[in-house]
Amino acid sequence: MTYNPQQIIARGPRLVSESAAEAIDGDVLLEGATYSILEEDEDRNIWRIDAFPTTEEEDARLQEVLAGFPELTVTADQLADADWLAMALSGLPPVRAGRFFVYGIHDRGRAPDNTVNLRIEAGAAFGTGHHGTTVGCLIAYNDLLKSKRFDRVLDVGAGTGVLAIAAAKTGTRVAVGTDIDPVSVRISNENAKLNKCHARFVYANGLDHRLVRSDAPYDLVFANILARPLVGLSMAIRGALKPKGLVILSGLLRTQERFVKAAYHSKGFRTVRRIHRDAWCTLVMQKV
Ligand SMILES: C[S@@+](CC[C@H](N)C(=O)[O-])C[C@H]1O[C@@H](n2cnc3c(N)ncnc32)[C@H](O)[C@@H]1O
Repeated sequence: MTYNPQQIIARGPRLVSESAAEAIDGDVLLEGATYSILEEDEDRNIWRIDAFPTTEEEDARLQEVLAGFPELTVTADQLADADWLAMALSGLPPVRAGRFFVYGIHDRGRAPDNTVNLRIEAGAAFGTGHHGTTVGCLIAYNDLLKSKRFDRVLDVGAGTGVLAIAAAKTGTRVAVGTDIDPVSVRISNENAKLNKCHARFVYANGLDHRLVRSDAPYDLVFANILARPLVGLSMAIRGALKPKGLVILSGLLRTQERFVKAAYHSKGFRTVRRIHRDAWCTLVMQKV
């Protein structure tokens, strides 16, 4: 039977959450399990464990271990498209990823002087910068910037627009983003204004928009969606890139890495880099 991946979330005080994390680490049945632990609310001493089981057995065992800590509130959500929105929590602490500092209204005025500061209001869109898939993209992009500049950048599945805005604030002349969610398109355009940058966002399925075609070919494409749509878009992404252009793919689970890589290799891409973050994988691939 196929396992439907879920995200298990456990919230509770710091000491209890840390003990639960230690129990996961020490459990022989959970050797391969991936989870993260972070402080969610400093004032209320709420910590949070996010676990991403990949099999029924791992799922059941994680639930069992967490049930041993009654002070934790444990919930589980299916990792489906609709849940991207649920992950876009507001009021979270700022995130630092390489040179980028992603922050919301709560931290206005607290952005450092030596970082590229991205003011992102998520509302109902995905992409506060807290999610492993977004952080993976920002880190990959940060490291590419050490030796390259990208004149034209496309962000497929822009969410809050965080990635195209990061590009527009680091020398990219043309930064375009698409999303199939009209609310995300509105929020991205608002975020571009908040950041006083020229990134533009349009409502489109994948790359299917006049503006995306007229601004092509691109030096770099970001696509942080799910594994299947990433595979479905591989030809269109290839067609939109300049020769030797790069694509940063995210939104796939580590268990889906081989499937996505195989699809891109068969379309004439080579893998440049892979980043693992929680259960997630980010791939940097080059058109050859
Ligand atoms: C995981 S979020 C990524 C948001 C942002 N780029 C980030 O890195 O934080 C995925 C976004 O892709 C959008 N999306 C899903 N399928 C899409 C498609 N076929 N074409 C365009 N956008 C899509 C969703 O609406 C969602 O906003």
